[in-house]
Formats: sequence, C-alpha cells, structure tokens
Amino acid sequence: MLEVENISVFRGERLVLDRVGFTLEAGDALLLTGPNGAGKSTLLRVLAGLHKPEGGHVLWSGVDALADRSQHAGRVAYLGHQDALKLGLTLRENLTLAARASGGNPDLCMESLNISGLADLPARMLSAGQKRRAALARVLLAQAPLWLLDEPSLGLDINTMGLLGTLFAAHRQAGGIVIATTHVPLPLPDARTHALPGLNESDIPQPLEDFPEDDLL
Ligand SMILES: Nc1ncnc2c1ncn2[C@@H]1O[C@H](COP(=O)(O)OP(=O)(O)OP(=O)(O)O)[C@@H](O)[C@H]1O
Repeated sequence: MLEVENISVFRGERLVLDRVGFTLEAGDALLLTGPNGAGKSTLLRVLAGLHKPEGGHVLWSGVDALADRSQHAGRVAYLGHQDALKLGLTLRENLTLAARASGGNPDLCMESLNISGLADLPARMLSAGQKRRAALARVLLAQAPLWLLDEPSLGLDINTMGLLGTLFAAHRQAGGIVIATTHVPLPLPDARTHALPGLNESDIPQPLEDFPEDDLL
C-alpha cells in the first residue's frame, strides 16, 4: 500500500537521507529510530508531502503520492514535534477548527484521549502532556489511513501510553498504517523497525571553525 523507494534528502550540502526505502501494507506499523540528527523527522516530513526529496518516490496503492500533494494530505495525519494548537482558543475550539477540514467528531476524539474535561480551557492553560493528548486527538480527527507521528509519546504519562496503545491497535485493525519516530519503546507490538544510521561526527559541519578567533570578539 505504501512504498517508499530510494528517498534521498540533502540539508544544505549534507546528504541526510541516502536512498531510504521500505514497503508497508494495511495494518503495518514502522518505528523510525536512529541518533539525534539522523533524519527521522525529515523522512516523516517527506512522507507527509511537506518536504520535497532530492531523489526517490513515495507510492500509495501504486500511484505517485507526492504528485498531488493536496490529495495526499487527505490520506495523512501528521503529528510533528510541535503540538500546533492555537493557544488563545479552547481545546474544543481548536478541534472544531481542525474538524472543518476532516469532518471528524471533536467530542469523540477528546473522549478517546480522556481530555473531555479540559474542552473549555484555553489551550495555553494545558500542561505539556495535555497538549500532546490534544494533538493526538487531532490525529484521530483526521480520519486518515496513514499516521505519521514524530515522537508521539513526548510528555505522556503511563495511563495515556496505554490509551495510545489502544488507539494504535484500533487504527491498525481498521487497515491503517502507523509510522512513528521514537527514542523510547512505544506500544506498537509487531512493529517493524527502520534504523537510520546518522552521521559521523566528522561529517557534521562546524560553522565557526572557518572564522579566526578575533572575528568572534
Ligand atoms: N531546517 C533545516 N535546515 C538545514 N538543516 C536541517 C534543518 N532541519 C534539520 N536539519 C538537519 O537535518 C538533519 C536531520 O534532522 P532531523 O530533525 O530529521 O533529525 P532527527 O533524526 O529527527 O533528530 P532528533 O532525534 O534529534 O529529533 C539534522 O542533522 C539537522 O542538522
């Protein structure tokens, strides 16, 4: 269903992703692992159609997914590092705004993440973990088959990790796909792992070394 072929990405002059590829079927889950800076977030953004790769293809049911990015956006629920909430709006208003695009049910999604009691609080009053739960509620709201989650467990307590496991299982059971970056174990039994190797320290540019010390004063 999802075929990722030879994705290559340069950041500046550095080749961050070098011909990355894998194939996932309905119900599959993939953990993207690797050291800081290995390119996990970059790869998720490519798969979401948010970053154009220098090489390679992403196929959805055999069709070039990135050729029509607005159509691809309808297949994808993307969770970045940022929770992307409008801080002046209440939780319910945030989700209602998001539901305009997807047509999902904000109340049901809040219930699934156990945040219904916070619905009328401005998002700026939510804790870090509560904001993450709100962002995960927005993933549900998208009703999209392909979940692309960048460190979804950031800030979550143990009970919410359990909820997350239930949500992952239901999504996969319904034929959805989960791709998640992580540095910690996630409740995704039978997930495959794709480890990105990361860079050698010697490949990482040191921008200041070209400047004589006097220039820094
Ligand atoms: N906007 C940018 N411009 C240039 N280079 C960038 C930019 N964003 C990231 N990079 C570089 O791309 C590389 C990959 O970054 P990325 O965020 O994809 O790594 P990651 O594997 O998700 O890291 P982490 O585990 O720390 O979240 C990094 O080494 C970083 O230096």
